[in-house]
Amino acid sequence: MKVSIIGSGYVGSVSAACFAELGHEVICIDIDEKKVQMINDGIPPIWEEGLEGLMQKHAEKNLIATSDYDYAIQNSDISFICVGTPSNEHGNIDLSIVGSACKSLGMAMAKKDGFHIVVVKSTVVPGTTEDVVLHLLEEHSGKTAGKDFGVAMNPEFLREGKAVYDFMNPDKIVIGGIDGRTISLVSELYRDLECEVTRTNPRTAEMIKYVNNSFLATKISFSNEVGNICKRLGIDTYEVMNAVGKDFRISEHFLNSGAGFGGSCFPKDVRALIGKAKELDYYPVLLESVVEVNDLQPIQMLELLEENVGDVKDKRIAVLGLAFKNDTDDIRESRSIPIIRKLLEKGALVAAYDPMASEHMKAIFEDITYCESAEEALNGADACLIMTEWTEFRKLDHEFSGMKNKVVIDGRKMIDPDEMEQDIIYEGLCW
Ligand SMILES: NC(=O)c1ccc[n+]([C@@H]2O[C@H](COP(=O)([O-])OP(=O)(O)OC[C@H]3O[C@@H](n4cnc5c(N)ncnc54)[C@H](O)[C@@H]3O)[C@@H](O)[C@H]2O)c1
Ligand SMILES: O=c1ccn([C@@H]2O[C@H](COP(=O)(O)OP(=O)(O)O[C@H]3O[C@H](CO)[C@@H](O)[C@H](O)[C@H]3O)[C@@H](O)[C@H]2O)c(=O)[nH]1
Repeated sequence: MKVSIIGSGYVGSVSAACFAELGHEVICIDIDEKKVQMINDGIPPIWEEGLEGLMQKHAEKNLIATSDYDYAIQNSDISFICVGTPSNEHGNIDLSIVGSACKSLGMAMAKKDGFHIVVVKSTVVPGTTEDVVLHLLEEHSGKTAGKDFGVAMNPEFLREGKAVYDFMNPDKIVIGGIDGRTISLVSELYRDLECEVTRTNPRTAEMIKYVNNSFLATKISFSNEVGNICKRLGIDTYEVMNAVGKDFRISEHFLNSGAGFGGSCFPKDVRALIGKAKELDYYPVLLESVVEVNDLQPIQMLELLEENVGDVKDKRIAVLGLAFKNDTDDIRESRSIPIIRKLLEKGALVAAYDPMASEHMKAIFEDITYCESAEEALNGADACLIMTEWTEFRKLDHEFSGMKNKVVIDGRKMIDPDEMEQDIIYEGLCW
Protein backbone atom coordinates (compact mmCIF):
# COMPACT_ATOMS: atom_id res chain seq x y z
CA MET A 1 0.00 0.00 0.00
CA LYS A 2 1.06 3.65 -0.42
CA VAL A 3 1.48 5.44 2.87
CA SER A 4 2.48 8.97 3.84
CA ILE A 5 3.70 9.70 7.36
CA ILE A 6 3.37 13.25 8.67
CA GLY A 7 6.07 14.03 11.23
CA SER A 8 9.45 12.27 11.34
CA GLY A 9 10.12 12.15 15.06
CA TYR A 10 10.25 9.02 17.22
CA VAL A 11 6.88 7.68 16.13
CA GLY A 12 6.92 8.92 12.53
CA SER A 13 10.39 7.77 11.55
CA VAL A 14 10.01 4.36 13.22
CA SER A 15 6.56 3.82 11.67
CA ALA A 16 7.87 4.89 8.27
CA ALA A 17 10.87 2.56 8.34
CA CYS A 18 8.80 -0.36 9.66
CA PHE A 19 6.00 0.12 7.12
CA ALA A 20 8.71 0.15 4.44
CA GLU A 21 10.10 -3.08 5.89
CA LEU A 22 6.59 -4.56 5.70
CA GLY A 23 6.70 -3.88 1.96
CA HIS A 24 4.67 -0.68 1.71
CA GLU A 25 5.67 2.40 -0.28
CA VAL A 26 6.30 5.15 2.25
CA ILE A 27 6.66 8.92 1.96
CA CYS A 28 7.70 10.88 5.06
CA ILE A 29 6.60 14.50 5.35
CA ASP A 30 8.32 16.88 7.76
CA ILE A 31 8.59 20.65 7.94
CA ASP A 32 12.17 20.20 9.16
CA GLU A 33 14.28 20.13 5.97
CA LYS A 34 17.24 18.69 7.87
CA LYS A 35 15.22 15.60 8.83
CA VAL A 36 13.94 15.26 5.26
CA GLN A 37 17.51 15.27 3.96
CA MET A 38 18.69 12.79 6.59
CA ILE A 39 15.94 10.28 5.77
CA ASN A 40 16.66 10.55 2.06
CA ASP A 41 20.32 9.85 2.87
CA GLY A 42 19.30 6.78 4.88
CA ILE A 43 20.21 8.41 8.20
CA PRO A 44 17.65 8.20 11.02
CA PRO A 45 16.73 11.62 12.45
CA ILE A 46 16.59 10.05 15.95
CA TRP A 47 18.59 7.31 17.61
CA GLU A 48 16.73 3.98 17.86
CA GLU A 49 18.22 0.51 17.83
CA GLY A 50 17.72 -1.12 14.43
CA LEU A 51 16.41 2.03 12.76
CA GLU A 52 19.57 2.89 10.83
CA GLY A 53 19.64 -0.56 9.21
CA LEU A 54 16.04 -0.22 8.06
CA MET A 55 16.53 3.32 6.77
CA GLN A 56 19.63 2.38 4.81
CA LYS A 57 17.85 -0.63 3.35
CA HIS A 58 14.79 1.29 2.16
CA ALA A 59 15.87 4.94 1.62
CA GLU A 60 15.29 6.15 -1.92
CA LYS A 61 13.66 2.80 -2.73
CA ASN A 62 10.32 2.42 -0.99
CA LEU A 63 11.09 5.09 1.63
CA ILE A 64 11.48 8.73 0.69
CA ALA A 65 11.02 12.03 2.50
CA THR A 66 9.73 15.42 1.43
CA SER A 67 8.34 18.65 2.86
CA ASP A 68 5.85 18.85 -0.02
CA TYR A 69 2.38 17.83 1.20
CA ASP A 70 0.88 17.95 -2.31
CA TYR A 71 3.41 15.46 -3.66
CA ALA A 72 3.02 13.12 -0.69
CA ILE A 73 -0.79 13.10 -0.72
CA GLN A 74 -1.00 12.65 -4.51
CA ASN A 75 1.28 9.64 -4.19
CA SER A 76 -0.27 7.88 -1.21
CA ASP A 77 -3.62 6.37 -0.18
CA ILE A 78 -3.29 6.61 3.58
CA SER A 79 -1.73 9.41 5.65
CA PHE A 80 -0.66 8.99 9.28
CA ILE A 81 -0.49 12.05 11.54
CA CYS A 82 2.53 11.54 13.83
CA VAL A 83 3.26 15.08 15.01
CA GLY A 84 3.80 16.11 18.63
CA THR A 85 0.96 16.74 21.09
CA PRO A 86 2.75 18.53 23.96
CA SER A 87 1.24 19.93 27.15
CA ASN A 88 0.23 23.59 27.24
CA GLU A 89 1.09 25.82 30.22
CA HIS A 90 -1.89 24.39 32.17
CA GLY A 91 -0.87 20.78 31.52
CA ASN A 92 -3.70 20.23 29.02
CA ILE A 93 -3.08 18.90 25.53
CA ASP A 94 -1.83 21.44 22.97
CA LEU A 95 -3.32 20.51 19.60
CA SER A 96 -1.80 23.39 17.63
CA ILE A 97 0.74 21.20 15.78
CA VAL A 98 -1.99 18.67 14.91
CA GLY A 99 -4.09 21.62 13.71
CA SER A 100 -1.45 22.95 11.35
CA ALA A 101 -0.71 19.45 10.00
CA CYS A 102 -4.46 19.00 9.34
CA LYS A 103 -4.61 22.31 7.52
CA SER A 104 -1.72 21.38 5.19
CA LEU A 105 -3.14 17.89 4.74
CA GLY A 106 -6.66 19.16 4.00
CA MET A 107 -5.35 21.66 1.43
CA ALA A 108 -3.40 18.89 -0.31
CA MET A 109 -6.42 16.55 -0.21
CA ALA A 110 -8.49 19.26 -1.92
CA LYS A 111 -6.29 18.79 -5.02
CA LYS A 112 -6.53 14.99 -5.03
CA ASP A 113 -9.10 12.83 -6.80
CA GLY A 114 -10.17 9.58 -5.20
CA PHE A 115 -10.61 8.26 -1.70
CA HIS A 116 -7.93 9.07 0.90
CA ILE A 117 -7.62 7.91 4.49
CA VAL A 118 -6.26 9.98 7.35
CA VAL A 119 -5.11 8.14 10.46
CA VAL A 120 -4.23 9.89 13.71
CA LYS A 121 -1.29 8.11 15.36
CA SER A 122 -0.35 11.00 17.64
CA THR A 123 -1.69 10.60 21.18
CA VAL A 124 -4.78 12.81 21.37
CA VAL A 125 -7.48 13.16 24.03
CA PRO A 126 -10.81 11.38 23.40
CA GLY A 127 -12.95 13.22 20.91
CA THR A 128 -10.05 14.90 19.04
CA THR A 129 -10.12 12.74 15.90
CA GLU A 130 -13.83 13.24 15.25
CA ASP A 131 -14.38 16.68 16.78
CA VAL A 132 -11.16 18.42 15.67
CA VAL A 133 -9.21 16.50 13.00
CA LEU A 134 -12.20 15.43 10.90
CA HIS A 135 -13.67 18.94 10.89
CA LEU A 136 -10.37 20.63 10.01
CA LEU A 137 -9.89 18.19 7.12
CA GLU A 138 -13.42 18.88 5.81
CA GLU A 139 -12.89 22.63 6.17
CA HIS A 140 -9.56 22.72 4.31
CA SER A 141 -10.30 20.06 1.68
CA GLY A 142 -13.91 20.99 0.95
CA LYS A 143 -14.60 17.23 1.03
CA THR A 144 -16.88 15.09 3.18
CA ALA A 145 -15.64 12.53 5.71
CA GLY A 146 -17.05 9.05 5.18
CA LYS A 147 -17.78 9.82 1.51
CA ASP A 148 -14.59 11.35 0.06
CA PHE A 149 -12.17 10.37 2.76
CA GLY A 150 -11.92 8.04 5.74
CA VAL A 151 -10.72 8.96 9.22
CA ALA A 152 -9.26 6.65 11.87
CA MET A 153 -7.30 6.71 15.09
CA ASN A 154 -4.53 4.14 15.50
CA PRO A 155 -2.61 4.72 18.75
CA GLU A 156 1.05 3.79 19.01
CA PHE A 157 2.39 1.81 21.98
CA LEU A 158 6.11 1.66 21.15
CA ARG A 159 8.71 2.28 23.85
CA GLU A 160 11.70 4.45 23.04
CA GLY A 161 14.88 2.41 22.82
CA LYS A 162 12.84 -0.64 21.77
CA ALA A 163 10.72 1.15 19.19
CA VAL A 164 11.52 -0.92 16.10
CA TYR A 165 11.07 -4.18 17.99
CA ASP A 166 7.79 -2.98 19.53
CA PHE A 167 6.41 -1.83 16.16
CA MET A 168 7.20 -5.16 14.54
CA ASN A 169 6.07 -7.25 17.53
CA PRO A 170 3.02 -5.47 18.92
CA ASP A 171 0.94 -6.99 21.69
CA LYS A 172 -2.04 -5.04 20.42
CA ILE A 173 -3.09 -3.08 17.36
CA VAL A 174 -6.02 -0.75 17.96
CA ILE A 175 -7.86 0.82 15.03
CA GLY A 176 -10.74 3.16 15.73
CA GLY A 177 -12.43 4.23 12.52
CA ILE A 178 -15.46 6.27 11.55
CA ASP A 179 -16.63 3.33 9.42
CA GLY A 180 -15.86 -0.35 8.69
CA ARG A 181 -14.34 0.39 5.28
CA THR A 182 -11.70 2.67 6.81
CA ILE A 183 -10.88 0.23 9.60
CA SER A 184 -10.46 -2.63 7.11
CA LEU A 185 -8.15 -0.60 4.84
CA VAL A 186 -5.96 0.51 7.76
CA SER A 187 -5.85 -3.09 9.10
CA GLU A 188 -4.46 -4.21 5.73
CA LEU A 189 -1.26 -2.30 6.46
CA TYR A 190 -0.58 -4.56 9.44
CA ARG A 191 -1.63 -7.84 7.84
CA ASP A 192 1.87 -9.38 8.05
CA LEU A 193 2.17 -8.79 11.78
CA GLU A 194 0.99 -11.58 14.02
CA CYS A 195 -1.35 -9.61 16.21
CA GLU A 196 -5.04 -9.37 16.80
CA VAL A 197 -6.59 -6.06 15.68
CA THR A 198 -8.98 -4.35 18.09
CA ARG A 199 -11.59 -2.66 15.88
CA THR A 200 -13.42 0.20 17.51
CA ASN A 201 -14.49 3.83 17.17
CA PRO A 202 -11.96 6.71 17.26
CA ARG A 203 -12.77 8.02 20.77
CA THR A 204 -12.41 4.55 22.31
CA ALA A 205 -9.07 4.09 20.52
CA GLU A 206 -7.93 7.46 21.88
CA MET A 207 -8.98 6.49 25.41
CA ILE A 208 -7.23 3.10 25.20
CA LYS A 209 -3.91 4.90 24.65
CA TYR A 210 -4.38 7.20 27.68
CA VAL A 211 -5.54 4.40 29.92
CA ASN A 212 -2.57 2.25 28.87
CA ASN A 213 -0.06 4.97 29.75
CA SER A 214 -1.89 6.14 32.88
CA PHE A 215 -2.10 2.60 34.22
CA LEU A 216 1.63 2.02 33.71
CA ALA A 217 2.43 5.40 35.32
CA THR A 218 0.13 4.44 38.22
CA LYS A 219 2.03 1.17 38.70
CA ILE A 220 5.28 3.15 38.94
CA SER A 221 3.92 5.74 41.37
CA PHE A 222 2.31 3.00 43.44
CA SER A 223 5.69 1.22 43.57
CA ASN A 224 7.36 4.50 44.55
CA GLU A 225 4.85 5.11 47.34
CA VAL A 226 5.44 1.58 48.64
CA GLY A 227 9.21 2.16 48.26
CA ASN A 228 9.06 5.39 50.27
CA ILE A 229 7.29 3.54 53.09
CA CYS A 230 9.71 0.59 52.84
CA LYS A 231 12.71 2.93 53.11
CA ARG A 232 11.39 4.27 56.40
CA LEU A 233 10.78 0.73 57.64
CA GLY A 234 14.23 -0.51 56.62
CA ILE A 235 12.75 -2.95 54.09
CA ASP A 236 14.06 -3.51 50.56
CA THR A 237 11.07 -2.64 48.37
CA TYR A 238 12.55 -4.61 45.43
CA GLU A 239 12.25 -7.79 47.47
CA VAL A 240 8.66 -6.88 48.29
CA MET A 241 7.66 -6.03 44.72
CA ASN A 242 9.46 -9.06 43.27
CA ALA A 243 7.21 -11.26 45.38
CA VAL A 244 4.08 -9.17 44.77
CA GLY A 245 4.71 -9.23 41.00
CA LYS A 246 4.51 -13.02 40.96
CA ASP A 247 0.74 -12.69 41.23
CA PHE A 248 -0.33 -13.03 37.58
CA ARG A 249 -3.06 -10.43 38.18
CA ILE A 250 -0.38 -7.85 39.03
CA SER A 251 2.61 -8.98 36.83
CA GLU A 252 6.27 -8.31 37.52
CA HIS A 253 6.58 -5.40 35.05
CA PHE A 254 6.75 -1.69 35.83
CA LEU A 255 7.13 -2.18 39.56
CA ASN A 256 10.64 -0.67 39.77
CA SER A 257 10.66 2.16 42.25
CA GLY A 258 13.20 4.97 42.15
CA ALA A 259 13.56 8.44 40.70
CA GLY A 260 10.18 8.21 38.93
CA PHE A 261 8.91 8.27 35.37
CA GLY A 262 10.04 10.76 32.74
CA GLY A 263 9.91 10.76 28.97
CA SER A 264 7.79 12.40 26.35
CA CYS A 265 4.68 10.37 27.16
CA PHE A 266 3.80 9.37 30.73
CA PRO A 267 4.06 12.83 32.35
CA LYS A 268 2.28 14.67 29.55
CA ASP A 269 -0.36 11.99 28.92
CA VAL A 270 -1.36 11.64 32.57
CA ARG A 271 -1.60 15.45 32.77
CA ALA A 272 -3.69 15.55 29.57
CA LEU A 273 -6.14 12.95 30.90
CA ILE A 274 -6.40 14.88 34.18
CA GLY A 275 -7.09 18.05 32.16
CA LYS A 276 -9.77 16.33 30.07
CA ALA A 277 -11.45 14.87 33.17
CA LYS A 278 -11.55 18.28 34.86
CA GLU A 279 -13.00 19.83 31.72
CA LEU A 280 -15.84 17.34 32.23
CA ASP A 281 -16.21 18.36 35.90
CA TYR A 282 -14.63 15.20 37.25
CA TYR A 283 -11.71 15.55 39.67
CA PRO A 284 -9.36 12.56 39.08
CA VAL A 285 -7.99 12.06 42.60
CA LEU A 286 -5.90 8.98 41.80
CA LEU A 287 -4.28 10.42 38.67
CA GLU A 288 -3.40 13.66 40.50
CA SER A 289 -1.64 11.53 43.13
CA VAL A 290 0.27 9.63 40.45
CA VAL A 291 1.80 12.94 39.32
CA GLU A 292 2.34 14.15 42.88
CA VAL A 293 4.24 11.01 43.94
CA ASN A 294 6.33 11.26 40.78
CA ASP A 295 7.22 14.90 41.44
CA LEU A 296 8.25 14.02 44.99
CA GLN A 297 10.87 11.40 44.08
CA PRO A 298 13.64 13.78 42.88
CA ILE A 299 13.06 15.97 45.96
CA GLN A 300 13.54 12.94 48.20
CA MET A 301 16.79 12.16 46.40
CA LEU A 302 18.10 15.63 47.18
CA GLU A 303 17.02 15.29 50.80
CA LEU A 304 18.99 12.03 51.04
CA LEU A 305 21.96 13.76 49.44
CA GLU A 306 21.90 16.63 51.94
CA GLU A 307 21.46 14.23 54.88
CA ASN A 308 24.72 12.62 53.79
CA VAL A 309 26.87 15.56 52.65
CA GLY A 310 25.22 18.61 54.24
CA ASP A 311 25.06 21.87 52.28
CA VAL A 312 25.91 21.17 48.63
CA LYS A 313 27.13 24.70 47.89
CA ASP A 314 30.47 24.55 46.02
CA LYS A 315 30.49 20.75 46.25
CA ARG A 316 31.09 18.66 43.13
CA ILE A 317 28.10 16.39 42.58
CA ALA A 318 28.38 13.70 39.93
CA VAL A 319 25.08 13.08 38.13
CA LEU A 320 25.16 9.74 36.34
CA GLY A 321 22.43 9.48 33.70
CA LEU A 322 20.73 12.30 31.83
CA ALA A 323 18.41 10.40 29.46
CA PHE A 324 14.89 9.77 30.82
CA LYS A 325 15.70 6.05 30.71
CA ASN A 326 18.38 3.74 29.32
CA ASP A 327 19.01 3.03 25.62
CA THR A 328 17.82 6.41 24.37
CA ASP A 329 19.29 9.90 23.89
CA ASP A 330 15.92 11.45 24.75
CA ILE A 331 15.94 13.77 27.76
CA ARG A 332 12.31 14.92 27.63
CA GLU A 333 11.00 15.20 31.22
CA SER A 334 14.05 13.30 32.43
CA ARG A 335 14.15 13.07 36.24
CA SER A 336 17.69 14.43 36.11
CA ILE A 337 16.38 17.83 34.93
CA PRO A 338 14.66 18.86 38.21
CA ILE A 339 17.61 17.38 40.12
CA ILE A 340 20.25 19.40 38.22
CA ARG A 341 18.10 22.54 38.37
CA LYS A 342 17.83 22.28 42.18
CA LEU A 343 21.53 21.45 42.56
CA LEU A 344 22.45 24.57 40.58
CA GLU A 345 20.05 26.71 42.62
CA LYS A 346 21.81 25.47 45.74
CA GLY A 347 25.23 26.39 44.31
CA ALA A 348 26.51 22.85 43.64
CA LEU A 349 29.02 22.13 40.87
CA VAL A 350 27.45 19.49 38.63
CA ALA A 351 29.60 16.97 36.74
CA ALA A 352 27.29 14.97 34.48
CA TYR A 353 27.77 11.83 32.44
CA ASP A 354 25.46 9.97 30.08
CA PRO A 355 26.46 7.50 27.35
CA MET A 356 24.12 9.14 24.81
CA ALA A 357 22.19 12.15 26.02
CA SER A 358 24.78 14.82 26.94
CA GLU A 359 24.44 16.73 23.66
CA HIS A 360 20.69 17.14 24.17
CA MET A 361 21.11 18.20 27.79
CA LYS A 362 23.51 20.99 26.75
CA ALA A 363 20.49 22.81 25.31
CA ILE A 364 19.00 23.03 28.83
CA PHE A 365 22.12 23.29 31.02
CA GLU A 366 24.91 24.93 29.08
CA ASP A 367 27.25 25.53 31.98
CA ILE A 368 27.52 22.27 33.87
CA THR A 369 30.53 20.00 33.29
CA TYR A 370 29.85 17.19 30.80
CA CYS A 371 32.14 14.21 31.18
CA GLU A 372 33.16 11.45 28.80
CA SER A 373 32.83 8.66 31.36
CA ALA A 374 31.33 7.88 34.74
CA GLU A 375 34.88 7.70 36.12
CA GLU A 376 35.64 11.25 34.96
CA ALA A 377 32.41 12.57 36.52
CA LEU A 378 33.13 10.77 39.78
CA ASN A 379 36.71 12.00 40.00
CA GLY A 380 36.95 14.43 42.93
CA ALA A 381 33.18 14.35 43.54
CA ASP A 382 31.69 14.90 46.98
CA ALA A 383 28.72 12.70 46.13
CA CYS A 384 27.10 10.89 43.23
CA LEU A 385 23.47 10.61 42.13
CA ILE A 386 22.43 7.75 39.83
CA MET A 387 19.48 8.92 37.75
CA THR A 388 19.12 6.54 34.77
CA GLU A 389 19.00 2.75 34.53
CA TRP A 390 21.92 2.41 32.06
CA THR A 391 23.30 -1.16 32.19
CA GLU A 392 26.90 0.12 32.39
CA PHE A 393 26.16 1.68 35.80
CA ARG A 394 25.56 -1.79 37.24
CA LYS A 395 29.24 -2.61 36.70
CA LEU A 396 30.63 0.50 38.43
CA ASP A 397 33.14 -0.31 41.18
CA HIS A 398 36.74 0.96 40.94
CA GLU A 399 35.37 4.10 39.23
CA PHE A 400 34.23 5.29 42.68
CA SER A 401 37.82 5.23 43.97
CA GLY A 402 38.56 8.75 42.69
CA MET A 403 35.70 10.35 44.65
CA LYS A 404 36.61 12.81 47.39
CA ASN A 405 33.72 11.55 49.48
CA LYS A 406 32.27 8.22 48.41
CA VAL A 407 28.57 8.97 48.94
CA VAL A 408 26.35 7.28 46.35
CA ILE A 409 22.60 8.04 46.21
CA ASP A 410 21.10 5.47 43.88
CA GLY A 411 17.84 6.48 42.19
CA ARG A 412 17.51 3.29 40.10
CA LYS A 413 18.89 0.40 42.20
CA MET A 414 21.88 0.06 39.91
CA ILE A 415 24.51 -0.60 42.56
CA ASP A 416 24.84 -3.48 44.99
CA PRO A 417 27.40 -2.30 47.57
CA ASP A 418 27.71 -5.87 48.95
CA GLU A 419 29.05 -7.06 45.58
CA MET A 420 31.64 -4.29 45.27
CA GLU A 421 35.32 -4.08 46.14
CA GLN A 422 35.15 -0.34 46.79
CA ASP A 423 33.83 0.80 50.17
CA ILE A 424 31.14 3.39 49.55
CA ILE A 425 28.47 5.13 51.63
CA TYR A 426 25.41 3.85 49.82
CA GLU A 427 21.83 5.17 49.99
CA GLY A 428 19.08 3.64 47.89
CA LEU A 429 16.18 6.00 47.24
CA CYS A 430 13.48 3.51 48.26
CA TRP A 431 15.34 0.55 49.74
N1 LIG B 1 7.93 9.14 21.55
C1 LIG B 1 7.25 8.02 21.81
O1 LIG B 1 7.81 7.05 22.31
C2 LIG B 1 5.78 7.92 21.50
C3 LIG B 1 5.16 6.67 21.55
C4 LIG B 1 3.78 6.59 21.28
C5 LIG B 1 3.06 7.73 20.95
N2 LIG B 1 3.69 8.93 20.91
C6 LIG B 1 2.92 10.11 20.48
O2 LIG B 1 3.20 10.32 19.09
C7 LIG B 1 3.22 11.73 18.79
C8 LIG B 1 4.57 12.12 18.21
O3 LIG B 1 5.56 11.93 19.20
P1 LIG B 1 7.11 11.97 18.83
O4 LIG B 1 7.85 11.68 20.08
O5 LIG B 1 7.36 11.16 17.61
O6 LIG B 1 7.26 13.54 18.45
P2 LIG B 1 8.54 14.31 17.90
O7 LIG B 1 8.46 15.67 18.47
O8 LIG B 1 9.76 13.48 18.09
O9 LIG B 1 8.29 14.39 16.32
C9 LIG B 1 7.34 15.19 15.71
C10 LIG B 1 7.82 15.54 14.30
O10 LIG B 1 6.78 16.28 13.63
C11 LIG B 1 7.37 17.29 12.82
N3 LIG B 1 6.36 18.31 12.52
C12 LIG B 1 5.93 19.33 13.32
N4 LIG B 1 4.95 20.03 12.69
C13 LIG B 1 4.76 19.43 11.49
C14 LIG B 1 3.88 19.67 10.38
N5 LIG B 1 2.99 20.66 10.42
N6 LIG B 1 3.97 18.87 9.31
C15 LIG B 1 4.87 17.84 9.26
N7 LIG B 1 5.71 17.57 10.27
C16 LIG B 1 5.66 18.35 11.37
C17 LIG B 1 8.55 17.76 13.66
O11 LIG B 1 9.50 18.45 12.88
C18 LIG B 1 9.06 16.43 14.24
O12 LIG B 1 10.01 15.85 13.37
C19 LIG B 1 2.84 12.41 20.11
O13 LIG B 1 1.47 12.61 20.16
C20 LIG B 1 3.28 11.41 21.17
O14 LIG B 1 2.55 11.56 22.37
C21 LIG B 1 5.04 9.05 21.16
O1 LIG C 1 9.27 0.01 36.57
C1 LIG C 1 9.53 1.07 35.99
C2 LIG C 1 9.44 1.23 34.59
C3 LIG C 1 9.73 2.46 34.03
N1 LIG C 1 10.10 3.52 34.82
C4 LIG C 1 10.35 4.85 34.21
O2 LIG C 1 9.22 5.17 33.39
C5 LIG C 1 9.62 6.00 32.31
C6 LIG C 1 9.03 5.51 31.00
O3 LIG C 1 9.60 4.27 30.66
P1 LIG C 1 9.11 3.42 29.38
O4 LIG C 1 7.67 3.16 29.51
O5 LIG C 1 10.01 2.26 29.23
O6 LIG C 1 9.43 4.44 28.22
P2 LIG C 1 8.62 5.22 27.08
O7 LIG C 1 9.46 5.12 25.87
O8 LIG C 1 8.25 6.57 27.63
O9 LIG C 1 7.29 4.38 26.77
C7 LIG C 1 6.02 4.68 27.34
O10 LIG C 1 5.39 5.75 26.66
C8 LIG C 1 5.19 5.52 25.23
C9 LIG C 1 4.61 6.78 24.65
O11 LIG C 1 3.24 6.90 24.81
C10 LIG C 1 4.28 4.31 25.07
O12 LIG C 1 4.05 4.10 23.68
C11 LIG C 1 4.91 3.07 25.72
O13 LIG C 1 4.03 1.96 25.63
C12 LIG C 1 5.17 3.41 27.20
O14 LIG C 1 5.84 2.32 27.86
C13 LIG C 1 11.16 6.04 32.35
O15 LIG C 1 11.56 7.26 32.93
C14 LIG C 1 11.54 4.89 33.25
O16 LIG C 1 12.72 5.14 33.96
C15 LIG C 1 10.19 3.38 36.20
O17 LIG C 1 10.50 4.33 36.92
N2 LIG C 1 9.89 2.15 36.74
